[in-house]
Amino acid sequence: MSSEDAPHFSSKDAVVCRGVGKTWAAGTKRAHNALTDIDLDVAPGEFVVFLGPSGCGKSTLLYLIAGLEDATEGKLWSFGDLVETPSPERSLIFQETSLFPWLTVWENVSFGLSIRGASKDERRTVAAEALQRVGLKAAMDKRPDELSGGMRQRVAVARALAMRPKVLLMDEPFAALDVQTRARMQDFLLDVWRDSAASVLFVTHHIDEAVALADRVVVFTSRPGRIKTIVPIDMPRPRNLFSREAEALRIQLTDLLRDEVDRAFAEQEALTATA
Ligand SMILES: Nc1ncnc2c1ncn2[C@@H]1O[C@H](COP(=O)(O)OP(=O)(O)OP(=O)(O)O)[C@@H](O)[C@H]1O
Repeated sequence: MSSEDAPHFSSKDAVVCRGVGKTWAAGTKRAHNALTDIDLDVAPGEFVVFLGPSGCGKSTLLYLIAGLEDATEGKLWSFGDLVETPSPERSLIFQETSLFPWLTVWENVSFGLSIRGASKDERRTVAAEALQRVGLKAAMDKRPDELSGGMRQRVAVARALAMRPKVLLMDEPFAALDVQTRARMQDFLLDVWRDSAASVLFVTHHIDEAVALADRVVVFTSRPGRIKTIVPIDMPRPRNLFSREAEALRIQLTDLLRDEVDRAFAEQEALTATA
């Protein structure tokens, strides 16, 4: 990975986006601009939540930061290095866990290490440590279909942690879970995050989830997604989500989103009508 002279930010920043945008299928008749003009700096160890209407490009931005897709505008850096390809330093966790059903839990967790050529003993040790951190060491030798949905997502987090990432990218990781399990997973993620010192970039549709988790909430406009505003949340942790402060934040974020969601709906209706 190459470094590029980028004088306007610190090389210690976990993620830096300057003028970043993405046009899918650029140069074709199907081209559409999903994301534009994104300037964002994420500090090491910071927890940043992306909130915005459906289709505003939140996942797209995560893929660009992961290095899985190329930006069509602007540039991105992570710890001073230009982001051009995926890196084990930036792990992505999706909504639907993609564990290999024929491998045990520990083999799933250490799969990335086997690609790097680590020995079986080394892989088992690293997997045990990562599973310990997500409270699933006892399930090491089970298969994924023996676990609940919440446990499978914890395995996915352990798999990401096993690569010792500096940046954890999470794309609606708890969306498929019931409300109770989601709340427990949020607490669990905050514990893991505190221990790991990684920066977390977390996409959600849920305002409650943003208030529970974020140091800062990045609110996006509807398509093409731009940063509408960034709301800092300096409530101490553990957070009282029934406090006046939390309620005021929920109202603020709901108001910010409402116009954008209305705009996104109107655009989708117009697109459907002309299709
Ligand atoms: N691989 C792709 N090829 C072409 N278009 C894509 C691709 N991935 C996403 N898009 C389009 O880019 C736009 C933004 O999608 P994206 O999934 O990033 O939005 P989002 O904000 O994460 O949406 P949601 O909240 O509904 O998950 C959408 O119009 C989507 O159809």
